[in-house]
Amino acid sequence: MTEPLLHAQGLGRVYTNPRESLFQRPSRTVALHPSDLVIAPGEAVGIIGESGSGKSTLVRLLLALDTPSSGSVAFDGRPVSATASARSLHWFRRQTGVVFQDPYASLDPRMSVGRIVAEPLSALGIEGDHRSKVRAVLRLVGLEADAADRFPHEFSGGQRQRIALSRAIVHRPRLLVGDEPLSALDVTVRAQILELLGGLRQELGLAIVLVSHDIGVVQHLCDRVVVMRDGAIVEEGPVAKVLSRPSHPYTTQLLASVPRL
Ligand SMILES: Nc1ncnc2c1ncn2[C@@H]1O[C@H](COP(=O)(O)OP(=O)(O)OP(=O)(O)O)[C@@H](O)[C@H]1O
Repeated sequence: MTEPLLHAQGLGRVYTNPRESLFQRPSRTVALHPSDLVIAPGEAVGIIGESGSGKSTLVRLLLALDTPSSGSVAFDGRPVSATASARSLHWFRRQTGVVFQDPYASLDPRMSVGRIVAEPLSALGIEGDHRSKVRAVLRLVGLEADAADRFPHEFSGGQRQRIALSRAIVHRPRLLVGDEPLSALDVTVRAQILELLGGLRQELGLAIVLVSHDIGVVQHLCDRVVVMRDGAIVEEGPVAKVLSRPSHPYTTQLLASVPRL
């Protein structure tokens, strides 16, 4: 078997909620029970499950954007510590990119697109000609190179998500993580961005972890699917198998209730 690109072992997260009165013990929410996950180089893995099942918690932990209550994450065999300083995580940030759901909230309206997309290059101390890297990545996601001189409000939702994607891949990461990156877009634009993700995957050899409530999206893009419920992974396997012959009753129920592209 190929060496994993990303390997999570026993990864868990418990939140302590504020106490409601002085005499009550603070309650705890188990957002993620200790879970294992392996992502191979170049593999695309979808994460599905109903709202509150722990999908975002899992991806935040995988990206060291949150500190686990238990377990560990390794990238290319090297431990990733969410409590390490920002600088000592640069090596990991260079290998990863992330796109979130809302293309309106995620782009600073005061910054030109060129500055937004170049941000990871300067923040991560990546050398070379940043302007030409930005222009190249804008072309790669299907935007005109002169988009760099314009501002986010001049673009539609779909174009903004292309901008967010270009920022996520400008430093040529090996893993792209998307937390519902298509769900704020209308159906036609969603299909275009989905095509784009598939193309980027081919062209850059990217591994992708994609959280989506849309089974059609996962079916289209992913090799493997992970099904979550109540903070636990209840089933995982090849997309074709899990979606056509699920082995867990929850997956069957989920497949019957969620929308498809
Ligand atoms: N900061 C927090 N403090 C307390 N509880 C939290 C916090 N973040 C998440 N949770 C809880 O952890 C559980 C999992 O949440 P999470 O956001 O990971 O689910 P999700 O599957 O991504 O949901 P959605 O599809 O709605 O985004 C939920 O019960 C949620 O209320």
